[in-house]
Amino acid sequence: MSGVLFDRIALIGIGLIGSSIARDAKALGLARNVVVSTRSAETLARAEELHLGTSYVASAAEAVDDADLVVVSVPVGASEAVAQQIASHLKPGAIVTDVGSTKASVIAQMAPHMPDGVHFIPGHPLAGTEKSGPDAGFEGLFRGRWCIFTPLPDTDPQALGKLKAFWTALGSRIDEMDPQHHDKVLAIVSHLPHIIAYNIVGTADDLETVTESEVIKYSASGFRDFTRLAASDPTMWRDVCLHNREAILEMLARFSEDLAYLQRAIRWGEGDKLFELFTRTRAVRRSIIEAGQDVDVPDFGRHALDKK
Ligand SMILES: NC(=O)C1=CN([C@@H]2O[C@H](COP(=O)(O)OP(=O)(O)OC[C@H]3O[C@@H](n4cnc5c(N)ncnc54)[C@H](O)[C@@H]3O)[C@@H](O)[C@H]2O)C=CC1
Ligand SMILES: O=C(O)C(=O)Cc1ccc(O)cc1
Repeated sequence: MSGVLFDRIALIGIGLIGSSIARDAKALGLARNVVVSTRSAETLARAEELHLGTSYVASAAEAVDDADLVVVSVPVGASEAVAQQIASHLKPGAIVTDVGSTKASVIAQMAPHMPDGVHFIPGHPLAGTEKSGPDAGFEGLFRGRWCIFTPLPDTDPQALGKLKAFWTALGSRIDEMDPQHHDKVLAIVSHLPHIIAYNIVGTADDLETVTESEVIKYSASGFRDFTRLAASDPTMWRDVCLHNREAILEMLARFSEDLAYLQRAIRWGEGDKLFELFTRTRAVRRSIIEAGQDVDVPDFGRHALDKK
């Protein structure tokens, strides 16, 4: 038990991320009341069946009434619609945060709607899986994982401290950066890997010479890892691509150049170039492990994922 940090938390969106926050908040006793709201009546009913909150309302506006902390966990493209719905119902002094995978666009969509006296602090937990919906969440998802905040220049330090205390209670490691930098870093470490996965699985699926059953039958673990990422939520990833367009295109351009270098080395039999690159990339993996960052999804979620 970490103790009560907020009297009333409103969770807008109760999919993988929202429901994981709900499960942790309940297990750790971080709030007296957890109000759940989401767009579809079916998902809201499921959240209630799972006892994720203390009350359930269809309207986001009603959910944020009297809330001390509002966590928006919807696909990034829905951020402005949610901000518009909740804006005039937020209580003065409330903290509004989000968990979106892109930050500059979420800020552009939400900040203009936030009333004076409300603390809007964008955030992004670097934790998740390829699953979505309220059943996919689990307790401990954020443990040992980074949560990056991209506060606006005039952010109240006390409100930021309170939000950090919340994520620290969920077990996260906290970092801060500006939104543009966040979007560039995430483009290479998260967005491109997903795009590459969607692409390679799409290519394999299109191959006429390899039947679908062979793709399934002979899929080696490398390909299987790609299929996990490529099974991620289509709405969420469509929105990420559309809302981090510039940074993704910049990283894709560099990626394509480097791929052309690799392609050329293979064509001309330049084994030394291949060997040099593969040696360098192997060192990257070692550094990640040495830094204690090898807790990729399966470390805490594998058994949970395997069950689903
Ligand atoms: N899935 C992942 O691994 C991670 C996702 N994120 C970010 O978290 C956010 C939520 O993602 P997930 O929980 O994975 O998605 P999800 O698909 O599991 O859940 C999304 C929730 O948002 C609701 N929703 C959609 N449009 C809405 C609207 N207009 N108004 C109210 N509710 C709406 C849905 O009903 C659902 O409850 C996204 O912005 C995503 O980029 C961040 C870290 C990891
Ligand atoms: O499933 C995976 O491997 C992920 O990378 C999960 C993930 C998806 C999106 C994010 O913004 C952060 C984490």
